[in-house]
Order: sequence, then structure tokens, then C-alpha cells
Amino acid sequence: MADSPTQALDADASPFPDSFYTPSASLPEACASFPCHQPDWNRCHFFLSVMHSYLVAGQCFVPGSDRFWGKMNALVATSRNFKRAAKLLGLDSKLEKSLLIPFREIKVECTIPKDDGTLASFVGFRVQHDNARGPMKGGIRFHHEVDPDEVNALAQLMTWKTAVANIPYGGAKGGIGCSPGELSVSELERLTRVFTQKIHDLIGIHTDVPAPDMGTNPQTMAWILDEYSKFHGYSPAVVTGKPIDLGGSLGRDAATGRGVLFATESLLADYGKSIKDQRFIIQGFGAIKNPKGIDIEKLLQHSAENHGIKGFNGGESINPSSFLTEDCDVLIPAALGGVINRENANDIKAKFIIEAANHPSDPEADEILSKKGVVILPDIYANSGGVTVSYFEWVQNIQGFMWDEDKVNAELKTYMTRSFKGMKEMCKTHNCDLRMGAFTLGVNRVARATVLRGWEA
Ligand SMILES: NC(=O)C1=CN([C@@H]2O[C@H](COP(=O)(O)OP(=O)(O)OC[C@H]3O[C@@H](n4cnc5c(N)ncnc54)[C@H](OP(=O)(O)O)[C@@H]3O)[C@@H](O)[C@H]2O)C=CC1
Ligand SMILES: O=C(O)CCC(=O)C(=O)O
Repeated sequence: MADSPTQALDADASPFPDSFYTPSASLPEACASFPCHQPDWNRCHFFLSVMHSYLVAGQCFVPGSDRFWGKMNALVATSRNFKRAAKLLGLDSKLEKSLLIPFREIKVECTIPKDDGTLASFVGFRVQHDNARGPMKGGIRFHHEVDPDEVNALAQLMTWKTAVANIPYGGAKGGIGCSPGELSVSELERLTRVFTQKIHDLIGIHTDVPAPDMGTNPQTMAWILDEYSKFHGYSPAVVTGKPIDLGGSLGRDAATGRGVLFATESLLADYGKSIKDQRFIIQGFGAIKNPKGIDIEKLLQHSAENHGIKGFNGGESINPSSFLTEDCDVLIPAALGGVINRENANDIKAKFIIEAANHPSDPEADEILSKKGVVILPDIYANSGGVTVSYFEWVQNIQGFMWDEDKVNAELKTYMTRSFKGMKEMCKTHNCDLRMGAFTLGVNRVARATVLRGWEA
């Protein structure tokens, strides 16, 4: 994987054509644009293997990389969407480059004693992508698949997402490559505290404000808050998604999901449809189906009591590998990135895809799905409810005044509805799909703020 994704993105520094670094350069296409001018799969396959040490893995689809087949590198995919938006907006190329390159990339080693006394080392990342519109904002992920390119892509997505939501933030994202399920609570606490010790002077209330993401939760935020406060004094606004007892906001826990609900309502209303008439697939809770509907209360209760959905009698279990391509009207991927790609896009039966997860579909899938007439509500709008209520939490902490839950939810609805309208207007202006509508909305706001702040050193 690329240690420095921005370096990997700088195609000027390489003898290879731009197309070689783009995700559309599938192997045969890359062959055609290669110096050997030999559109031969096997020769290029060999050549790519030999060049492994020169080219940066993950950016150039090195054979053997899990990014080669099907799943596109997250940073390449995100940057490609950004570049399409920059083109639609007619951005100056220097401004475009400046918006793409992250403000700061942090990589730290985190070693902790495990409960059995042995040592375990992990790598933690925080990529601070852009702060033109305000403090950088974004979650911290604990997951075994965390890699620098993906953290970089997620940080970039946060920049456009906060701009789409029109909240006064930039974008950042962090992560530690670990399997949280295999660590005890005390090991997770030590890991979180060591990570915080390594980054505490680079985050802050007006600099960079972390929050939960996959594998982290309010308890993780409480540890970060406590560790940070040892260095800087008690500072609840330094993280959001905290437990309510430490200044967390009512409604933050459910905010991402509630935002997805408002987003789905807006989209379906646009097509003269409503939620109650649709059949849904929601990824991220386990693979069961019931054509008559699932009793969510019972499922939640079963899951809490049994640590998962296994044994739930209100539905039949299905194969996780065919889950996304089951028959339905609305598909909501709500777990990992890259799950909808050129390998399965053709088999998707849904008419609408609501991206609750970050970057669940890549540009190759977008192209296939658009030809099939599938409408995709993009992540940087669809899942922006989480960071929007994080903003409300930060505001409450700074004001020292707590809002009631009805106010939080009502404000969230106002923000989600407003962003939907803004995104649709951009679709009209630029004659584009919803993904580009959201990207042009976000990128344009960040570009304007950047230019207004000026370039004086
Ligand atoms: N938290 C937030 O506020 C926001 C999160 N997001 C995005 O939403 C997505 C989910 O994040 P979040 O809800 O915080 O994460 P959580 O860790 O709370 O939940 C993730 C869920 O996904 C399941 N899961 C993990 N791996 C897979 C897999 N390979 N296939 C199917 N399901 C899987 C997990 O199951 P199990 O526990 O069994 O592993 C878990 O139930 C991410 O893409 C995140 O970036 C977006 C905006 C805001
Ligand atoms: O709540 C936040 O600050 C960030 C949430 C997040 O990581 C996301 O929207 O992807």
C-alpha cells in the first residue's frame, strides 16, 4: 500500500501516462497505454509484477493486490469523482490540485501491553484533508482493513460531506489497523490512549475534532477525551459522539440512521414513492430475510441478548455473498466500502441505492448501474446526518447548553432537506447525476472558501 497516497497520485513524477493511474485502467486498457505498446494481458501482467517496487501498490493494480480484482482502490475512486466534479465546475487546475492534496497525513506506531503481558504493535492514522471551511472533522475507525489510502479517501469524503451539509467544518478521518473484537476492553482502552498520546497536539476543538466510525463508539470517545484532557485541560468539545454523561448530544447515536431515513424519504418522494411501499435490503446487521417484513424491535432484542442475529426466528438466513444482489426496491449498504463494484453491479436488482456506508460503490459500478437506470443517493449526502448531529454536539459543548432530543431531530431534518434541495439544484445546473450533484455542491463551497482565504504565505 502507498505510504504517501499524495505522492502516489502525482502522476507527473512518473514516466507512465495518467490513464495508467486511473481506476479505468483495467489491465487490458493499461496494456494499451503502456510503454511496451503491447496489448497483451500476460506480458503486461509480468511487467507489472516486475515493476512492483517502482510503482506504488494499490494505485496501479499490482497483481496479487486485493485491490486488483473487482474492488477499486478507495483513494483512486474518490479522487476520480472529485476530478469529475472539478471539471464540471471548471476549476483552475492549480486550485484543483491544492484541494485534492491533504493538509496533513499522520502515521503513528501504537504499542501496548496485552492482558497476558506480551506486547502488541499497531499502526494508527489520522489524515487531515482540508480546513478551509473550519476545523477538520471525521471519525476514527478500528478495523483490520484500515489502510492509508482508504483513510485518505475517507478524509477527503469528509471535506465534501461537511460542505454538502453546510456545517462549518473541513474533513479528516482516522483509523487503527486492528481487530477490535479480538481485543479486551482494557486492551482497547490502552490502544486508544496511546493513539491519543501520539496525536493530541494535532487535534483540538478548533483544529480537528474526531468522532466514532466503524469499530469505535461513545466509550472510545470518552477515553480520547480523558487522555486529551490530561495534556490540555478538560475539553469535551474535542470529540463528538461522546456518552451523554460527558456532554454527548441526545440523538447522536441514531443520527446517521435517522439522516439516512430523511434522505430516503426525500429521494423516494421525488419519484412519487414512499418508504412503506418499498422492499429494503440493509447491509451491516447480519444476513436474514423475510418477504413479509422483519420485526425490528424483536430483532434488536434478540441481537442484544444473543450477541448477534443467529437463531432469530423472524426470518430465514441467507448467504452473505448474495445478499446485495437479492431482489428488492431499495438497497442500503451500511458497512464497508467498495462492496458494490464491477463484479456485482450488473446483478444488483434494486432500483435505488442509498449509501449509508462511506464509498460503498465505486465509479465503475456507478457507470454500470446508471446504464441499468439505478438511482444512487451518494454517501456524502445520504450519511451526513451523523456529522451534522456531531456539529450540534460541538455547538452545545461550546455553548455549555444542552438541547432536547426533539430539537436535535428537527434541526437534523432541516439540514437534510436543505442539502437535498442544494444537491438537486446542482444536478440541474450541471446536468449530472446525484453523485456529481453532491460533489459539485461540496467541492464548490470548499473551493470558494479556499479562494476567499487567499494564498498569502
Ligand atoms: N458512525 C457514524 O456516525 C457514521 C458511519 N458511517 C459509515 O457507516 C458505515 C458503518 O459504520 P458504523 O455504523 O459506525 O460502524 P459499526 O461498527 O457501528 O457497525 C458496523 C456494522 O457492520 C457490520 N459489518 C462489518 N463488516 C461487515 C461485512 N463485511 N459485511 C457486512 N456487515 C459487516 C458489523 O457487524 P459485526 O459487528 O458483526 O462485525 C456492524 O454491525 C461505515 O462505512 C462508516 O464509515 C457514515 C457516517 C457516519
Ligand atoms: O461525526 C463525525 O464527526 C464524523 C462521522 C463520520 O466519520 C462520517 O460521516 O463518515
